[in-house]
Amino acid sequence: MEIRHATNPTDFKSYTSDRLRNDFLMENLFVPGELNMVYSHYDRVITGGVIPTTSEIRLDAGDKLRTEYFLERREIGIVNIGEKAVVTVEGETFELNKRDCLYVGKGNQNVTFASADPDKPTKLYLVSANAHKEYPTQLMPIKDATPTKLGSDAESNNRTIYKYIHGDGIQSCQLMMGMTLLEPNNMWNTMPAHVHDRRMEVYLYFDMDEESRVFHFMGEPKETRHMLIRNEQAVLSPPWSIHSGVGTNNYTFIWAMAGENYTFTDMDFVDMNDLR
Ligand SMILES: O=C(O)C(=O)C[C@H](O)C(=O)CO
Ligand SMILES: [Zn+2]
Repeated sequence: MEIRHATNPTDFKSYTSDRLRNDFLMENLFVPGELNMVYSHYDRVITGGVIPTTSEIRLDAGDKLRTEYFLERREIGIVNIGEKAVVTVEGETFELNKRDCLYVGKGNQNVTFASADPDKPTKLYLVSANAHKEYPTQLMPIKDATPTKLGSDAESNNRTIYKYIHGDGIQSCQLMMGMTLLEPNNMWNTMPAHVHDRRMEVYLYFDMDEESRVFHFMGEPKETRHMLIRNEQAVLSPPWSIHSGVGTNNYTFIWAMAGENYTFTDMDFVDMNDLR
């Protein structure tokens, strides 16, 4: 498991494109037959991707957590971005179609990932945060996730936010997770931009073709930087940073948050006059 250290907004101003990418971008989460994870010191959130092929893959603590098993002191949200998946939790199986989410709480020792059909491997996106309490394992198909319409065609940001893990959805200790779908011909997300110093956030961009890119914006509102992101790459957003993007083509993204509060609506919107 790769470790990413946190930085502060003052040092961030001097970062080159390479430094930005090395510190915040997760380029290779999805590799066939592998489970890949990145441990961030922003709220100790772990971001991962798994593509089980011929054999199932076990959720493993490795040697970095120094716990007996991965979910000993953690919870995890799993969203399927590929073909049909089978996730087993303590012997109970859950089938996830594309865009379904499974929450697995603290205390579960045996979690495995498999593709329903090894010839059509699934892709599961994982985000995990520290947990102090056990919440029940829960599957939420996208049809049951709370939809919120936002934006407009005129602003090129007509989109729907689906919330899976949050105060009025699947219960968790601190992890919040959902997916935002842009309507066709809409390319902007999260503009006007916001920050929430109480929580870090991770974005995974997907449903993009090989040539498409998202210009992702981050940094303090008055010192923004950008990086180009490809399909199925994720980016860390520090609590002091905006997180917003515009695509060269249509795309979908998954957002996940952890930190001090559990209030999705706690966002400090940035006035356009303050964005630079
Ligand atoms: O489209 C959006 O806007 C989002 O999805 C915003 C995220 O949900 C977010 O940044 C929550 O803090
Ligand atoms: Zn946010």
